[in-house]
Amino acid sequence: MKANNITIIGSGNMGLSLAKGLVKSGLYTADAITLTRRSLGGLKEFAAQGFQTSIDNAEAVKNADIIVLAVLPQQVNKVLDEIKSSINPKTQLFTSVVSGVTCKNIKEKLYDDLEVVRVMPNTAIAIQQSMTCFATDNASAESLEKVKQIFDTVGITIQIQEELMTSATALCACGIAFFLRSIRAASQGGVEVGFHAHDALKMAAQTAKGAADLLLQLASHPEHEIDKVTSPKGCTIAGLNEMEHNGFSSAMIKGIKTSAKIAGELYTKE
Ligand SMILES: NC(=O)C1=CN([C@@H]2O[C@H](COP(=O)(O)OP(=O)(O)OC[C@H]3O[C@@H](n4cnc5c(N)ncnc54)[C@H](O)[C@@H]3O)[C@@H](O)[C@H]2O)C=CC1
Ligand SMILES: O=C(O)[C@@H]1CCC=N1
Repeated sequence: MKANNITIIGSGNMGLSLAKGLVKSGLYTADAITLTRRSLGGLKEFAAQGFQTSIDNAEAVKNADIIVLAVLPQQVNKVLDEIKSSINPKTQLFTSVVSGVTCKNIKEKLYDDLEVVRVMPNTAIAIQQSMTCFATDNASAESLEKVKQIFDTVGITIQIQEELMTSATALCACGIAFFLRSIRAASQGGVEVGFHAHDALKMAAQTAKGAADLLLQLASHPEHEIDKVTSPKGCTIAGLNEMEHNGFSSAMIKGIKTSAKIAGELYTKE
């Protein structure tokens, strides 16, 4: 199926993950997606797969129904200056995955009446498993539905208040790294207790996936599921308490709070 044309400005980790996920989902064909980057070198593989590629942001946004801004926060102002004259606020929907940049920041640089939706996916979007949060301060219900439809094809979406977008960044976007590090640590423990690294990583990853699915598929609470694992005087509670004595939950909570704080400080207007 071919939906509207979409242009992704800044095709790095997130932009390319999004592009791959949209094609894999079947909602977009590669030729309906334009990818921009500062040099075409990093996009060769994508051009070969049928994506449109360009280094000219202003030209690339002209025919887009939906624009996705996916550059780093410090690159935003330059890009918005470049594309301003090519944007049509009456017909185009502007979305941004940039951390710490508000809808208002974008409209101040572009047009007051431009519909802007802030979206916060994570890199699991490449395999259609993203947790994506989105928010707006002016987009219509129809535009929000369009954004939801797009991102529903590459994972699960939730609309939130815009002031919670930096919190969502920490919990869900940075969260991919936090959970991956937990899995990596578990696999290192697995090696210490006797497994080859390759096996230990696979065993830890599948165990983590099973734990997450217990919550998602059964709509269960972590402590309820933990109670089923911890036999009295058993080895689970011994290991779990040892982790807690060493600050396991506290480290995760403090890390998420720090990430959320930094996410809110990433954009400087000038
Ligand atoms: N990586 C992640 O997991 C997530 C990232 N984000 C946000 O997505 C944005 C991008 O992050 P990443 O993809 O990780 O960074 P990245 O550095 O991998 O990608 C940025 C891309 O923008 C390109 N770029 C820079 N200036 C440009 C210009 N003038 N014109 C065209 N392209 C230009 C760079 O060449 C690079 O490929 C950031 O604002 C980040 O906060 C949001 C959610 C998750
Ligand atoms: O680390 C970062 O700043 C970006 C935003 C969320 C995930 N990666």
